[in-house]
Amino acid sequence: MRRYLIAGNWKMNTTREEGTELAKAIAAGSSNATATVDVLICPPFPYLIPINEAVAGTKVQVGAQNCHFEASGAFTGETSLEMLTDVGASSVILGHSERRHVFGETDADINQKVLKTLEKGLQAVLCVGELLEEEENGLTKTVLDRQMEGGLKDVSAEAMANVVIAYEPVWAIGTGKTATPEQAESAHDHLRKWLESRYSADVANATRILYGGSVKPNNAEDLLSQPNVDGALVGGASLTSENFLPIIEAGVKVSS
Ligand SMILES: O=C(CO)COP(=O)(O)O
Repeated sequence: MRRYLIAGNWKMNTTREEGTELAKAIAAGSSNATATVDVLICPPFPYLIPINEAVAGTKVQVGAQNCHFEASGAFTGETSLEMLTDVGASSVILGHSERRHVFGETDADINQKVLKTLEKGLQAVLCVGELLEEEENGLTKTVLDRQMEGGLKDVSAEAMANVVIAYEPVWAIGTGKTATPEQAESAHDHLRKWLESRYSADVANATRILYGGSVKPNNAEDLLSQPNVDGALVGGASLTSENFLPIIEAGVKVSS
């Protein structure tokens, strides 16, 4: 069975103090759960160092929300994978819908970042998902295929061991409108079949596919119990331990 991954994407939220307290509360509250499920928190760049220190000695992993694929140079405002490794990040969220739709990242941009992230030995959490209009026009699978093909171009079967896919329907992000467990399962099943045809049954079986989009304590168990849902990428509900810890616990429950 694939080990569940419960990941928190803090986006551009928290102060340093709030983030540090939140990380400590998550680490303390998940100390038993991390024997069964993986827990990852992705704070804003400036807080990676204090938050890595706050969870030191625990199994909680720390990741970044973006990166640049170049190692160094004249790229004002950007952060390289070398820098992220230096401050203890072990994962990077890539291709998040806000990066795609607010900052105009293309599949080709995302692919460069995925390739470099894997080359540097970090875990890439590749986000895919359709817009509301695309969903209403029956284009979900077409969009997912395009984003998977573009994002994973030239990624080898071996390198897939360090890739996690996150299905995040854009219409469900921050809207309180969650995909039904059946909708999520249908998209995840499609993604798994895509992985099988592009790579192999082994890669498809081993790759974790997370669901993201208004995951809350009251819907986490239903979503996580779908056969092809292997975890959650949580936005708003990852900003308090009161909400995030029960989602981690839901992962433990469905694992047993
Ligand atoms: O974008 C998300 C996680 O990356 C989901 O955000 P919400 O959980 O706030 O809908």
